[in-house]
Amino acid sequence: MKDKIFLVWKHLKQGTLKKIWKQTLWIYQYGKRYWKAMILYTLLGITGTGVSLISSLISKDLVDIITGHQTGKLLSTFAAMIGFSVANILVSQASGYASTFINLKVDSEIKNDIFSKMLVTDWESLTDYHTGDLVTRWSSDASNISSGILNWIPNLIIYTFRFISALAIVLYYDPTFALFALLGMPFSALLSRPLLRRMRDNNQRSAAMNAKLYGFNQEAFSNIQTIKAFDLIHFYTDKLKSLQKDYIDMRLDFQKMSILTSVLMSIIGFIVSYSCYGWGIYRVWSNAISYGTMTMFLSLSGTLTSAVNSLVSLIPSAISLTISAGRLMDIVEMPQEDYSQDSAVRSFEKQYREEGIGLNMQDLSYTYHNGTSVFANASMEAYPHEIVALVGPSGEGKTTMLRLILSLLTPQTGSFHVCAGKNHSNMLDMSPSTRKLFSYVPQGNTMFSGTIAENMRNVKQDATDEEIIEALKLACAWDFVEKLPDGIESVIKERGGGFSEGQAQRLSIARALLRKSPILLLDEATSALDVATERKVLRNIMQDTYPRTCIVTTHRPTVLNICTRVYAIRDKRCEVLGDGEIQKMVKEF
Ligand SMILES: Nc1ncnc2c1ncn2[C@@H]1O[C@H](COP(=O)(O)OP(=O)(O)OP(=O)(O)O)[C@@H](O)[C@H]1O
Repeated sequence: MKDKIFLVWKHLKQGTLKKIWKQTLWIYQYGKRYWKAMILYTLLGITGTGVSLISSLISKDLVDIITGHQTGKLLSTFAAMIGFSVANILVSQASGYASTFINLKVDSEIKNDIFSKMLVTDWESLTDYHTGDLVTRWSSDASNISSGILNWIPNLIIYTFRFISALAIVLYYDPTFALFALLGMPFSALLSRPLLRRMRDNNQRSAAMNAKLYGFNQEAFSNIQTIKAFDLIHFYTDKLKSLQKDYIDMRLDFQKMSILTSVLMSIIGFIVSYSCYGWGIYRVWSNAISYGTMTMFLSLSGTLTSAVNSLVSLIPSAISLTISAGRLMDIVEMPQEDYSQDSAVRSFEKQYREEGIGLNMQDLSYTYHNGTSVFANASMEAYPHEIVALVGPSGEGKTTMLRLILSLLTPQTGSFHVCAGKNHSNMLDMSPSTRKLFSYVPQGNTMFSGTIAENMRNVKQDATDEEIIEALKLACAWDFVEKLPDGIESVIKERGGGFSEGQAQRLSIARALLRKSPILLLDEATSALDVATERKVLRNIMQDTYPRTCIVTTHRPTVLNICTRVYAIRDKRCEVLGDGEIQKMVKEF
C-alpha cells in the first residue's frame, strides 16, 4: 500500500497524472460538441444488446418447448426467434452504417479543425517539427481522437449495460451459474496490469517511430534527384532497413507481451467456458434447470466474458487517446497568430488601392528562438512605384528581413508599419493580417502540380485568360508559354517539374504579379535568369501602371542600377548605399 502511495506521489511530482488530466480535459472539450452523435451511437449499441439478449431468452423457450419442459406455441416462438434474429442483423447493419457515417464526418471535422489551427500556429515554433512528424500527428493522432471520442464513452455505457443485463438474467435464473461465468474476471484484471504498464510507453514510442519513418520516406521521395546524383541509393535503402528494423524490434517486443497475455486469457476463457458447460450439465442432470436454460446460460456466459474483455480493452484505448491528445496539444497549444486586424487591413487596402501602399521600419531588432541575433536597430522604407533592393553576403539576413515583413517572425523591439496617404502618415501595424497586402516569390521552385492556368488562378480565382497572359508577359514568361502546344493549359509537374529553373521562376513571378498586391517581395526570385531577362522583368514591373511597391533581395549587383534605393545588410542594420558604392559593387562583380 505504501509502495502504491509512493508511486502515485512520484507520478504527481513528475506531472504525469496532471498531464493525463489536461489531455483528458482537452479531449472532453472536443468531445462535448459531438454529444448528439455519442447518444445515437450509445442507443444503437444498447438496442443491439437488447435485441440479442431477447433472442437468447426466446431461444431458451424454444429449446424448452421442444424438449417438453415448457408448454407454449412452438410455431409462434420459432417465428419470434427468426424475427429477432433478423432484427439483430438489421440493427447491427444499421448501427454499422450510422457509425461509419458519424465516424467519417467527425474525423473530417476534427482534422479540418486541427489543420486550420496548425496553419495559424506561429511559423518559427512550427518549424521546430519535421513536416513528416506534423503530417503523422495530423492524420493518425487526429483519427485516433475522433474514433476515441465517438467510441469510448458510448462503448463504456454499452459494455456496462451488456454486462449488467446479462448478469441480471443469469442471476435471476441461477445465481450459482453467475459465479462460474465470472470466474475469469479477477485473472483478466490481474493479467491486464503488466500489459497496461507498458502500453503507454509503447504507444509513445510507436507514434514517434511512425513519424520518423514517414518523414524519412517523404524526404527521400522529394529528393530523389539528389539521392541519384550522389549515388546514395544503397545508403538510403540501408537507412530505411535500419529504421524498419528498429520499428519491427519495437513492435515484436510488444507483440511478445501481447501473445503471452492473450494465450493466458484464452486459457482462462477455456477454463471458464468448460466450467460453465460442466456446471450446466450437472444442473440439467440434477433437474435443477432445463436444457433451454442451459443453452441460454452458455450463450450468456460468452456475452459476460466478452463484455468484461471489452471493458478491460477500453483502458489501453484510453491510454492511446491521451497520448494522441498530448501530441496534438504540443502543436495546437503553441503561440497562435493574431488575425484581429483583418477588417482594418481590408478597408486600408480599399482606401489606398489607387495610390498604393508602402512600408516603414524603424529601429527593429530580431533574434531567432535559438539565439541567433540577425537585426539590431535596423531601419528601412519602401514606397509605391519603387524597387528597393536588399543586398548583402550570404547569411547576413535578407530572407529574415522578408520573413519579418511578412510577419512570419515578430520583432522583439522597434516599430514596423505599412503606410499610405500624404507623407505616408496613415499607418497600420505589421501583423499576420497585413500579409494580404503582399505577394511573395520565395527562393526555389514554388509551383504546384497542375496546369499553368490552375497555378495562376490559385492566387486569383476569377482571373481571365487575358489577365493571366498579361501577367505572364510582364514576367517575361509568355515567350516560352506561347510556344507550348497547350499554352496556359500546359501541365506543370510536382515542384515545377517539366520546366527549367529560370522558366519556373518567371512563372512564379507572373503568379505574384497576377495577384496585384500592393507590395511585391522577390527573394532571389530572378537568380536563375540571365542578366538581360532579369533586368527586363524588373523594368516591366516598374513600368506597370499598378501602384506597386517592390522589394527584391539579390546577390547580383547587375540589377542595382535600376533600383530606386539599395540597402546593404551589414552589422545587423540596413544601410542605404550611395551611387559610388553601387557602381563599385557592379564593377567588382
Ligand atoms: N529558422 C531559423 N532559425 C534560426 N536561425 C536562422 C533561421 N533561418 C536563418 N537563420 C540564421 O539567420 C541568419 C540570416 O539568415 P538568412 O537566411 O536571413 O540570410 P540570407 O542573407 O537570406 O542568406 P542567403 O543569401 O544565403 O539566402 C543566418 O545566420 C542563419 O543561420
